[in-house]
Amino acid sequence: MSISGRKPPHPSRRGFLATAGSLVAAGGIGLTAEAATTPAPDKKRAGTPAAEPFWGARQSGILTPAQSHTYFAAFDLTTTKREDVVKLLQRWTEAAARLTRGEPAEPIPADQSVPAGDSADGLGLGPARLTLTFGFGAGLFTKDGQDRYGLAAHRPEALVDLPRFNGDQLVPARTGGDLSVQACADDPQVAFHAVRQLSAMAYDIAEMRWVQTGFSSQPPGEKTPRNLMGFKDGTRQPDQIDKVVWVGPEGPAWMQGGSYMVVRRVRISLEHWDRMNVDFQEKTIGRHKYSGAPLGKKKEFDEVDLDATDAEGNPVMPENSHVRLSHSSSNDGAEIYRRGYSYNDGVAFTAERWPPWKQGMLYDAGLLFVCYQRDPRTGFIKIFGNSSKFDMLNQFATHVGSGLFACPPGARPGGYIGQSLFEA
Ligand SMILES: C=CC1=C(C)c2cc3[nH]c(cc4nc(cc5[nH]c(cc1n2)c(C)c5CCC(=O)O)C(CCC(=O)O)=C4C)c(C)c3C=C
Ligand SMILES: [Fe+2]
Repeated sequence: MSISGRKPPHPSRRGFLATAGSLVAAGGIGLTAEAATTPAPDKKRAGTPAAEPFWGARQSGILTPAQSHTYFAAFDLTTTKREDVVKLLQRWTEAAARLTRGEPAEPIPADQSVPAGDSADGLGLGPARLTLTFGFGAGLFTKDGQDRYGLAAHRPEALVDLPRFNGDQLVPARTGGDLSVQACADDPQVAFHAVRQLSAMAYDIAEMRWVQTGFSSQPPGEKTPRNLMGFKDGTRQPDQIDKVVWVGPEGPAWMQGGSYMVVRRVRISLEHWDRMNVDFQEKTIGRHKYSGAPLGKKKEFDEVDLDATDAEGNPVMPENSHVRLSHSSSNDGAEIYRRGYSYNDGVAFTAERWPPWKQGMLYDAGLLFVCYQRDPRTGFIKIFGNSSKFDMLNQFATHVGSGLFACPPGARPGGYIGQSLFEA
C-alpha cells in the first residue's frame, strides 16, 4: 500500500488503469512514467509568486489574500483509533506541503502496476496560490457522549455547539463535521484536485460529510470583489486583524496561534432581490451599490458614521441595515475577519419563507460565508445573534449549512497539523 493508504482497486479497474497507463507511456499525453516521477518545473509560473507558503507558525488560507476559488470539505471520522487520526493528519500535512508547491500529492510511481498516489489531473497546472486550511470540529473531541480519541479534556471552551439562530434552516447533510479542509486557489481545478487527493488518503479513516465550492472574482484595479447581490463585499475588516483572528494565551496552549472558523452556507433569494429597487437594496445593506461607499458617503473606504442623520432627523444608516447591525459598535465591540465566497449550485425546487412566498425552481446560489476569530462566542455568535433577529437582509438570505472548526496553528517541516493537540 502507498503512504496515502489508498487500497489497490478492484481487478477490472486495475486492468483499465494498466491500459490507460500504457497509452500515457506510449506518448498519448506526452508523459512517460519516468518523466512523471519528477514533474518538469512549470516554466510559465517559475519565479512568480504563485506558490503560497505552507509551513509556518500559522496556517495559510486565513489571512492569505483571497484566491479566486474555493473547495470546502467537512469530514466525519469513521475510525475508532486515535493512531489512525494522527496518521491521517501526518499524511494530509505532507501532501498539503507538496500540493501547495504545485507537486502531486505523492510522487507518481514509475511502477504502473500499483495505484498512483495522485489522480494526475493537476499535473502542469502549477501551485495557483493553493492554500489548504485544516480545522477540527467538536466531534473530534466528543461524539454522542463518547471520548473516541482521548481528546475530550482538550476540547476548547470556545469550540461550542453553535446556538440555533433566528431563521436558521440548517440541513444536517450540510452541517457540522469532525474535520474540515478548505482549499483555496486561483484555479478551481487545483482546489478540487487537492481536496480529492486528501479525501482519497482518508480511506477507511474519514469520509466526506459535505462540500461546497465557491468563487470570488476581483475586478481589475479594484480592491474588493462583488457578491451575487451586486455589492462590494469585504470592504470593512478589523483594524487590528491579528488581535481579532489569532488565539492568544486565553486559549488552550495547543490552540495558540490558531483561529476559529465559522462557515455558513447562505442561500440568497436572487430572483426576489433582483426585483427590488436599488434605493431599497442600498438601505438593506447600508452602502451604496456601485461605489461601495457607506450610505451618505462618496468613497468605498470612507468611514461608516452610524450617528449621521438626514434633514428630517432620521438615521442615514437605517436601524435594520446589515452594516449597522453587523458593526462592532452595535455589538459591544465584537469583530470578525470575513473571507467568504459566492456559490452557484444551479437551481432547486424552493419555497420562499418571505413574501412573495414564491415556489418553484429557484437559484441555489448565495454566499459561502467564512469568518475567523479568536473566540466565536465574542465574534460570530455575538454579531449574528443580533443581526439574525433584526437585519433586513434576512428577507433574502437563508442559512442552510453551518460549521464551527478550531483551526490549529501551522506546522513546521517534520511536524504535522494538530501535533500540538495530540501531544498536549
Ligand atoms: C456576523 C455574520 C455575518 C453574516 C452571516 C453576514 C452575511 C452576509 N453579508 C453580506 C454582505 C455584506 N456584508 C457586509 C458587511 C459586514 N457583514 C458582516 C457580518 C456578516 N455578514 C460584518 C461584520 C460586516 C462589516 C460591518 C462593518 O463594520 O461595516 C457588507 C458591506 C461591505 C463590507 O464591509 O464588506 C456587505 C455587502 C451578505 C450578502 C451576507 C449573506 C448572504
Ligand atoms: Fe455581511
